[in-house]
Amino acid sequence: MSETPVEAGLPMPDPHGAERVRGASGVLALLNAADILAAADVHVATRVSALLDVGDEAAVLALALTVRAARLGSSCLRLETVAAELGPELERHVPREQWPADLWPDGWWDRVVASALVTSPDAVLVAEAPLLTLQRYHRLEVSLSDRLAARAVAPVPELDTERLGTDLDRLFEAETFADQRAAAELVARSSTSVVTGGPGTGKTTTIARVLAALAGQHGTDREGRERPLSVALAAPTGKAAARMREAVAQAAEADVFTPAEREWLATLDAVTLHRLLGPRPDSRSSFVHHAGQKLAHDVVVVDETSMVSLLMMERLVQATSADTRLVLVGDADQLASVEAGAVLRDVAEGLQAAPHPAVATLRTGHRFTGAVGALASAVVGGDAEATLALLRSDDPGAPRLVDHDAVQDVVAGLPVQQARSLAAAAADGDAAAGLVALGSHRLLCAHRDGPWGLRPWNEALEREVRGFADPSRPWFVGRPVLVTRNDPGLGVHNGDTGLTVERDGRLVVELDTGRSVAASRLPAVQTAYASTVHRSQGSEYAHVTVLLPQDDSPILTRELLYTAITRTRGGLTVVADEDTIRRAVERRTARASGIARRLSARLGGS
Ligand SMILES: Nc1ncnc2c1ncn2[C@@H]1O[C@H](COP(=O)(O)OP(=O)(O)OP(=O)(O)O)[C@@H](O)[C@H]1O
Repeated sequence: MSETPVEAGLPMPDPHGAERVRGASGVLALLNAADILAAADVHVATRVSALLDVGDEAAVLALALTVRAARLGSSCLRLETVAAELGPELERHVPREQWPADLWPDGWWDRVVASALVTSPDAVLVAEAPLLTLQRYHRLEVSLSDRLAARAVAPVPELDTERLGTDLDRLFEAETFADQRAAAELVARSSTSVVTGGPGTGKTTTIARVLAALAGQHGTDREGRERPLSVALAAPTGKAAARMREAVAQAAEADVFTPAEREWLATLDAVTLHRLLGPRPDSRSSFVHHAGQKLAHDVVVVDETSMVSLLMMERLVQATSADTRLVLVGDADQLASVEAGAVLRDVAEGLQAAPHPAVATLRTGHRFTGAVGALASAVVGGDAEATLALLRSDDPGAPRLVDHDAVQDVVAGLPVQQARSLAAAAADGDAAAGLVALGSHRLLCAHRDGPWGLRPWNEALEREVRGFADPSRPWFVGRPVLVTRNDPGLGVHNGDTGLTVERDGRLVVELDTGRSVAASRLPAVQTAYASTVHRSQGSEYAHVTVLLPQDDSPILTRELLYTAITRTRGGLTVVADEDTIRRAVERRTARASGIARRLSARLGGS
């Protein structure tokens, strides 16, 4: 599954790029000026079109828009709805009278299909009416759907169903948890299953208990030798893996387990998906484990699957053998991976076409009592007025909605206190206290740039403790950082956070994973007083402050708001006006991918 030479030369677009392209002309320049096409979309489309000698501007535009769609998380583009979707956005920047007459040209689809973008041996687009898909995503989607479809109808690993029933009765005694018991049974009886549910609905509890039940089936191999169940627990980021490990250890303390089960559960570790698959120094997209060298576990459980990209999901399923149970756990209502593919939601939807769909949804929250849980339900249910009523509550400790005018007061409270605590802990060299302070609060923004993006707030808080903010000299004692790229060599992962301290005259980052790394060796980090909601996935904080932008933005969606508010373990402040909240609750993330359709078709659905 290698890339074509043209594809290999494609840069991966920066999801947040919003600059002008010098030298762009025609429709591309117009859409770039309106911030619909980012610089990277234009560059990729013009470069590839030049390489493939494509002269038709309509085809180049379709490619630029498909690259844009990928940047925004869709693996494909529906050409026929482009005019309706982008027209209103364009009109806000450029009056309709100034649009070229053939902006969305007649016969657009046919012109794209006839172009070398689709017909060349080096084609970068696949056209399957009505969708245009980048070749690299198309290959991944086909492979993933085929493999999942095969798994969905494959015989299930052997099971002593009588014993399973007895064990599950013991492990899920109370009637209140009947949905969890049903989910556990589905996991045990399927070779691929999906368990989704919001925060605190008992996903980890269910997984720990079903693993104990499966372990009970596994005492010895055919020759009578002792062979305990081999389980891999994995998550897309280091942070999420660490949380998974802790959550399973905590779930193992329940008194429903026998001492032997508890002891066995305590031995389970969780790793990143990258680590599970085995990174290779020469490649970011191929791994030690693949179709020819499968993982050797009896069960592979992936947590936070909503954050898994299409590429990683395909690589995982490829490396999972037919007699390994694969369990995908996550919250399908959350934001999907920044990279292409709303994989969890799509896989769950596609698997519904299987003869025995192994998709369980847990709906009862057991952790959030009261306001945050109710708020999360109102947002997921698309009920803007209920969301606003809950945010306007005067109850002490309830989530608070604060108008944009009062943002400075909000930032002067918890965020400034936290920045000072971090500085004080770092000055004392007390990494443990610093990491506690780091988990106490997080400022979450929808965007990276712009007045409501994370940059100005990170700089404001930096000034608060440092006296000035200097992007050219970003390191200082007390700087909280978020790692933005995996570096297996250093043992750091995308999503790890840490605090900068001084040790023997050198700046060192004490990470929440327990590692210490010299600041100079960590190139891919950002200051982490504030982070984007996307980056906060898989993490939780004692209090969360959410800053939503004043201007409307397509990024403000129900999934973004839901993900932001469910990052808190207790306190929540949302800075936004009521219209922003309404629009966010009503706007769903529109992500196009062919996985659900393709998987469903393979399974004989419509
Ligand atoms: N069957 C159960 N019996 C007793 N307590 C339970 C049960 N299910 C859930 N809980 C309690 O509810 C809380 C949330 O459960 P759990 O951590 O399993 O949820 P989760 O869906 O994995 O949450 P998150 O997505 O935030 O990780 C825990 O404190 C857990 O002990």
